[in-house]
Amino acid sequence: MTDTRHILAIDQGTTSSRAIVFDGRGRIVADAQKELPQHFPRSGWVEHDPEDIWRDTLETARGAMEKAGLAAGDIAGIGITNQRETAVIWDRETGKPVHNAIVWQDRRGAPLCDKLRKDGHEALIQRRTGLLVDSYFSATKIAWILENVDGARQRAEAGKLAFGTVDSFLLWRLTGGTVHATDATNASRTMLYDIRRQRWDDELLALLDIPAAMLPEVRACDAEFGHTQADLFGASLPVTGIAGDQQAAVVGQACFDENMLKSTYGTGCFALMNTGRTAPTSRNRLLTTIAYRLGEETTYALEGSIFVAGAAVQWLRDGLKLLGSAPETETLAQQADPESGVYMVPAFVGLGAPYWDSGARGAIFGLNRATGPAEIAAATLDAVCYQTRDLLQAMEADGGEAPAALRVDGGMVANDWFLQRLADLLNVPVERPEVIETTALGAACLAGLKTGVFDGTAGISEVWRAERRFEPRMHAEERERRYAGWVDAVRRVRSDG
Ligand SMILES: Nc1ncnc2c1ncn2[C@@H]1O[C@H](COP(=O)(O)OP(=O)(O)O)[C@@H](O)[C@H]1O
Ligand SMILES: O=P(O)(O)OC[C@H](O)CO
Repeated sequence: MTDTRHILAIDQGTTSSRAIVFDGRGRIVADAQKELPQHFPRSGWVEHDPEDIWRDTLETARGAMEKAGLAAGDIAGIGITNQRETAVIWDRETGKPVHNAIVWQDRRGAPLCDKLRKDGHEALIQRRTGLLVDSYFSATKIAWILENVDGARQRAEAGKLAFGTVDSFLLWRLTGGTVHATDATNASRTMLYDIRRQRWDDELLALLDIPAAMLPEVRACDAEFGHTQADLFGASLPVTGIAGDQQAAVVGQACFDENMLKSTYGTGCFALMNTGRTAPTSRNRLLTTIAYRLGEETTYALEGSIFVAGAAVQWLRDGLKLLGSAPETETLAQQADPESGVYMVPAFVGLGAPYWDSGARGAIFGLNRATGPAEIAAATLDAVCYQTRDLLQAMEADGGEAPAALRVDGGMVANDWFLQRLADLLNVPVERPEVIETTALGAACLAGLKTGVFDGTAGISEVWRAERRFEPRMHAEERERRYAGWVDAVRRVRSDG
């Protein structure tokens, strides 16, 4: 630590906006959080109001500083991390969004994706962007707004509208409409960015009919992004770090060496394996993505994205009403008959990596008269473990080494039963860090590099500590027998044979 000042991390997530003040040793000094309203205007559509996002971000950032008892002068810089892919389009003159933000889970771009696939563009898109053609990414969300909001296309072509992922929209607002920029990790989730040549791809922009004039400038994660308006926090503060939330977690988990792996268990599960300076094209339906760009140097990752992890626990609580709270799954799972033979496949919105089967739907198999909430809770936690194994197997098939350990974070990792089971079913040690807020920590670390609060990636590795390590202790025969049951259950829910 070369600076005694603090870093303010803004973590704008899918279900909540959070702000955390960190000290120079990566310790949490104070935080503030606010639940974000979700809008579901139609089946398969998910929207956020960008004004909610802005208001909550400001409120939580001020709240965290106040709780920490700090003034703007004590803050060396701001780091922003965000739900990725979610698309916002706003008017450059008024700063007003022309439509609600279209959220990453929103499927309205699916027909355009079908067309892109049918017209044979899948290979080109994967080669350039590292992504598979899916409405998960920003491109078809932008195309939908341009097509469906009156006058939007014309105004975009005239350079009057700006597109950004949530980081970019927040940066615009924080800097009083003077900076339209994003970082390389967020750009790599749009399906419009050439991740190897590191530039917006003209051919893909033409294919989707998106004017280049609306795109933000792409900078490194540790770049100087601009200064906040003085009246927002009492003095102008520099924004010196930006990364998408899953990539920020890679940084916060200090996964800086090739083959190091982190997996985040929140609403969904996102596993990223560092692949160093190379951007391998997956042959096993994983995504290739930018892990982080520091200065001129870009590090890549293979990513497996599972859309439902903690959301399945929420469904047990809110949908089935089997639980009063998510942590109850732990006691229930401990009480479950270990040989119940129950499998749950939480394909509520289809299956993500490595299946990418949007037509699959969820199922529970192996029920008998003795099956109760305990067995169903255990099967739900097991499903998240098996899905992680699917991802790890795909990563190994893509040439990755078997991981020495899996670093985990996110709301679900408070559950010890789940983490022991994860270690057992993967046959990989699972490490839970001292600071579970690794996403915000990652953003703070990035912001702290330029401001001198952290000494390079080595300084970040130094502050990373495991709070607990879960060692695998399940017999190979049992592990394989259980996994074979999962493979069979997935086969039965697939819509594509
Ligand atoms: N003790 C627990 N056991 C199992 N799941 C949990 C537990 N605590 C929280 N969860 C799940 O974790 C998720 C919240 O994690 P969080 O990282 O805050 O999610 P996000 O950032 O995606 O909003 C919820 O879906 C909840 O069901
Ligand atoms: O906001 P989270 O934590 O649910 O993360 C969402 C991901 O960035 C979507 O790709």
